[in-house]
Amino acid sequence: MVLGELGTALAGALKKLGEHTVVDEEIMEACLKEVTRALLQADVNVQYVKNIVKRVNINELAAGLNARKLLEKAVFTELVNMLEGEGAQNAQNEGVTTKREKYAPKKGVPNVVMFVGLQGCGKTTTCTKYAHHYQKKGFKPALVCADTFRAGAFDQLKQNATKARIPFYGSYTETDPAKIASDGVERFKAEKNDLIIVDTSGRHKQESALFEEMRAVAEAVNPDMTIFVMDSSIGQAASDQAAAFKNTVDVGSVVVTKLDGHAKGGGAISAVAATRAPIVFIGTGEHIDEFEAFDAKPFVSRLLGLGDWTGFIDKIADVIPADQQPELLDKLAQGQFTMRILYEQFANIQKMGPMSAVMSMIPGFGNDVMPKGQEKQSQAKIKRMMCMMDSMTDEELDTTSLKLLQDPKRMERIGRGAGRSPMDVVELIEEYKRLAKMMGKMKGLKAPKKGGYGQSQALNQNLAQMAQAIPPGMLKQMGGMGALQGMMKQLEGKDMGEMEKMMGKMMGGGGRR
Ligand SMILES: Nc1nc2c(ncn2[C@@H]2O[C@H](COP(=O)(O)OP(=O)(O)OP(=O)(O)O)[C@@H](O)[C@H]2O)c(=O)[nH]1
Repeated sequence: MVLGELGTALAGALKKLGEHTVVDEEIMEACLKEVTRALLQADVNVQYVKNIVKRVNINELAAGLNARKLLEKAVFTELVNMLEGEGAQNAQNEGVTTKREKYAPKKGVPNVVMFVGLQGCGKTTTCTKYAHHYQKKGFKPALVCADTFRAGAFDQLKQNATKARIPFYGSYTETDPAKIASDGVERFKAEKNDLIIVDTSGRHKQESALFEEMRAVAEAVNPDMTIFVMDSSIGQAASDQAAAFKNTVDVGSVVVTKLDGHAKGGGAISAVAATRAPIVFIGTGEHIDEFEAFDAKPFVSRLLGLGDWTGFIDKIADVIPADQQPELLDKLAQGQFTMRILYEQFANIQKMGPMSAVMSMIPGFGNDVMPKGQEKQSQAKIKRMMCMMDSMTDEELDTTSLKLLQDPKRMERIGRGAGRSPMDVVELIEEYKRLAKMMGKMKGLKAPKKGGYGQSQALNQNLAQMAQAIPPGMLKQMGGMGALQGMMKQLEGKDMGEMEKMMGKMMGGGGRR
C-alpha cells in the first residue's frame, strides 16, 4: 500500500464514521478496526497502532463528543507523536526521547553536506533534488561526485546537474574518493558556492568497505552535515540500517525516498523516527520537484486528507516572484484578466511541480481528485495552451476583448503559428473565458494595505465573495464555508496577495481537470 493509499483508507474510515448520526460502541469498534488494518498494512509498528486504539475513549462518545473528530484527533496525535519520535521508547524499547534540531544550511557561508546510503537508494537523485530545492531559495549549490565505486555514477550526476544548471565536479581517472571529495569542495569554496553537496559511493549491503570509505571522505571534507538517504521499501528494517550508518559516521539527518511507490512507507518513516535522526526531506517520485521538506504535523494532516494550507501557500510564495505579486493583485482587483496573466499563471503552476502533490495540500483534495494518470494529460494541455499563447501578439495577450480574440483570422493565425488546429484555439479561448468569468467575481476584492486596518477583518469581509467565486462542487470538497474560515485563520500574518493568488491557482486547478 503506498502512503497515499494509507491516507485514502484512513480518510475513508473517518468519513464513514461521520455519516452516522448516532455512533454507538459497535460502529466505533468497526471503524477502529478499519483504521488499524490500514495502518498495519502500511507496516506501521504495531505498538503505535495499539496506542491509537488506547487513546480513543469510547465513553467520551456518551458525553456527546463528535465521534469522527474524536477518532481523527487520536489518529492524528498518535501519528504525529510517532513521526516526531515521541513514544519511540514504548515502540522500540529505546531510551532516548529528546528531539534533535533539524539542520538547515546558512546563507553566505560554505555549507558542506555529505550524502551517504546503500546502492540504489536514490542518493544521486536526492543530491540533485536537495541542490535544486536550495537553489530556488537563493543558495548557490554545487555537486561533487565522490562515487568511484559505481561505473556511470559521475555521468549520472553530471547529467542531473546539467539539467538543473548546477555546477559539478568529478573525475574519470582519480580512484580515491576522499581526494576527489576534498578537491571538489576546495574548488567550490574558492568559487564561493555556499552549498557544497558531496555524493558518496553506495554498496549493495552494509559492509566494512563502504563504512571505511565513508569515514575517509568525511575526514577529508569535514562536512557540516551528513545526510543518510534511505529507500522506504525496506519498511521497518530501516531502523537497523539507520542505526548502522549512525554508528559509523555522524548521521544528522535522514531523507526517505520512493514514498510514492512502496507498500512499507509508513513502517520506514516510523522506524527512522524511532532512531531519533530527524527526517528532513522525503522523495515522492523520480522528478526533481518530487521532493518535500518533511514536517510531521502537515504530513499527517495531508495523509488524513485534512490538507496543509501552510505548505500550499509557501509553495505558491515559492514560485511567484514577490515583485510580480502586487501587480497581479491590482489587475485582478480591476477585473483585468488577460491571456498574458493566464500564461504567467500556467508558467507558475508548472514551476510548482507535480499537480497531485500540490492538490494534496488542499483540504478535501485527496489523491482521488487528481489521479496520477490524469496529471500527465493536464500538464500536456497546459503546455499546448502555452504554446498557442506563444504565437499571440502583444495586443492579443493584453486585451480583455473577446471580440478581438475570437476574430476568425486571428484564431487561424494563432493555431497555425503553434502547429495546432483552429479547434484547439477555440478550446484555449473557452478555457480563458471560463477562468475570466471566475476571476471577474474577484473584482473589487479588498486588499488591506500594510499598516491599514486589521488583515483578518479584511479577510473576513472578503469571505463571502470568495465563496461565491469558488465553484460550488469545489467549495463542498474543500469542506464548505467552515474550511474557508479555517483557512483564513491560517492566513493571518500572511500577505493578502498570496491569498488571492492561491484562489487563482485553485480555480486554475479546477479548470485543468
Ligand atoms: N519512484 C521514485 N524513484 C526514485 C526516487 N528517488 C530516486 N528514485 C529512482 O531510484 C533509482 C536509483 O536512484 P539513484 O539516485 O541512481 O541511486 P543511488 O543511491 O545514487 O545509487 P548508487 O549511486 O548506485 O549508490 C533511479 O531510477 C531514480 O530515478 C523517489 O523518490 N521515487
